Amino acid sequence: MVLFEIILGITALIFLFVLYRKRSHSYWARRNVPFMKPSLIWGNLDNPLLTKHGLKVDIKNAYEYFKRHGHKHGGIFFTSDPVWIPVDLELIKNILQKDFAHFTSHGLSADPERDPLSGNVFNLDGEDWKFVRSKLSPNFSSGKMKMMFNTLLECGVPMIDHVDQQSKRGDALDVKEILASYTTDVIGSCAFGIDCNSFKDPNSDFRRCGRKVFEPSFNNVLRMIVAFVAPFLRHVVKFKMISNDVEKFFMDLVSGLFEYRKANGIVRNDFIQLFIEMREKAKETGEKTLTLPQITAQAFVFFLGGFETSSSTMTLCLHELAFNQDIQDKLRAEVRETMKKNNGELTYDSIMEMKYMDQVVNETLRKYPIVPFVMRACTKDYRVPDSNATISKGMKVFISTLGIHRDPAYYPNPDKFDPERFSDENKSNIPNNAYIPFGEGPRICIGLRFGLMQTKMGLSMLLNKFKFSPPAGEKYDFHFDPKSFNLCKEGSVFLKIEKM
Ligand code: HEM
Repeated sequence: MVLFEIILGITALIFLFVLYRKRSHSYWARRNVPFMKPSLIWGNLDNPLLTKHGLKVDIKNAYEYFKRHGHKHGGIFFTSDPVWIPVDLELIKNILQKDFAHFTSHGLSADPERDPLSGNVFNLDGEDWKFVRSKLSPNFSSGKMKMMFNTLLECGVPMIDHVDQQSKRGDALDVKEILASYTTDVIGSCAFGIDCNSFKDPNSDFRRCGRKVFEPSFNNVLRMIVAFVAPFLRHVVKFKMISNDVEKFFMDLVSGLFEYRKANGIVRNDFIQLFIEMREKAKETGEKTLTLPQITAQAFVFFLGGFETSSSTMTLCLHELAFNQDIQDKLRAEVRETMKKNNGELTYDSIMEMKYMDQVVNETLRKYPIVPFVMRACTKDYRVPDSNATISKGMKVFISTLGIHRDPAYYPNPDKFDPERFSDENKSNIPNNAYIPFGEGPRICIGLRFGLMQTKMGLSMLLNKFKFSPPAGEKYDFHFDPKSFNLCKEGSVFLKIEKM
């Protein structure tokens, strides 16, 4: 009898679950929006716990599906949650720029009271975001970038020494680890004014924290699922987006730096200095400014945004150059020519003026958009132009940068690495908004200039001295890391490096 009741209970629960899911999955049909047929459990996602390709490819697949069926946009489901996928470039332009007032949020809730580092500019919304962004923007002007340029150059020296020493052994080296150490040193110096020394101390607290935040560990995969697939769980299980030890490390670091510099009258060319000056100015004028935990959250997001994005760009670029020696030779010739004109030095202006370097970096970010989709949440009901569909407030919006950048309609033979797409003669063939590696509109990446400067600088220093090739017998092989939020190659990236 008891067994019968248990079976009946389970059957009733399954029945209710199926009814609930069917109802949830009818969301787009009820709104006359084209949609992809979802599966009962995961909706249109590959099982996030077993996936071989991850969220970025799920979203690219949805983009390609709607494009193939001639739709300008469409709806999918993250398990039971409806998500909107715009496809048409004009519509995307409207969402990111003209109609930004309807899409001001990234859709990632910040909870600064309980989870202080979550109160960073990437997560914030509405007036809080506007206020913080307006305080941060002046720190990324080209003047401020020039001010930090020498620090970047100094951080490149231990990298070159390290590669020089290690390459003598003749074994292939993991460029992914080398470049992550370089950008950790750069962001440690520029954002926090501290010498991380990642090449001498590969397990420094900074490098350890960097690995910990990005490694595809069980906790990080769970955090990604909570953020994208089931955000309601965050409040139910009181889940923190940043682990306690990483939070403590950054909170202690920034408050310690403020006190130490104040006590010792130390002034440096870095973001902490800019924050100190901002607070001092606010004290004089009485204007509203950022609190210390707010500043720590911003410095933390510079750390996150600053090191992984640029190191992955350089890693993927060197990987392509290893398999395309003609492009590598042409780029090296430009670097050497530029340095020759500047008495053997690299300067901010000369790096930013290198045309072929710009083409190669653009093509790297075209083929491998490190942030593979642009996220928005609808903040005010939105009537889709030229249609009778309305997107409701609260709806999550995912624009597939990877889908657009690999769309043969915009980039013929899209899997080919071809910097000529961005030459003066050819770049006008790329439609507006078909190239968005840094996002677009008022929420465009705030660190764009810094990221490009760091990437071009690292590549110039390495290519000037070394030749990169695939390890003996290795064929081109590329799999996206399914567990990583950003786009990167699964596993290490070993290349043969020879001094030239
Ligand atoms: C190659 C390097 C980089 C790439 C490809 C990249 C890409 C992006 C993308 C796609 C976004 C979202 C934009 C949108 O929603 O429209 C973004 C936002 C952001 N990035 Fe970057 N980024 C890079 C480097 C950096 C660096 C070096 C920093 C800081 C030092 C940084 C800090 C940020 C911040 C704070 C935001 C949030 C801006 C906001 O919401 O107002 N990024 N980035």
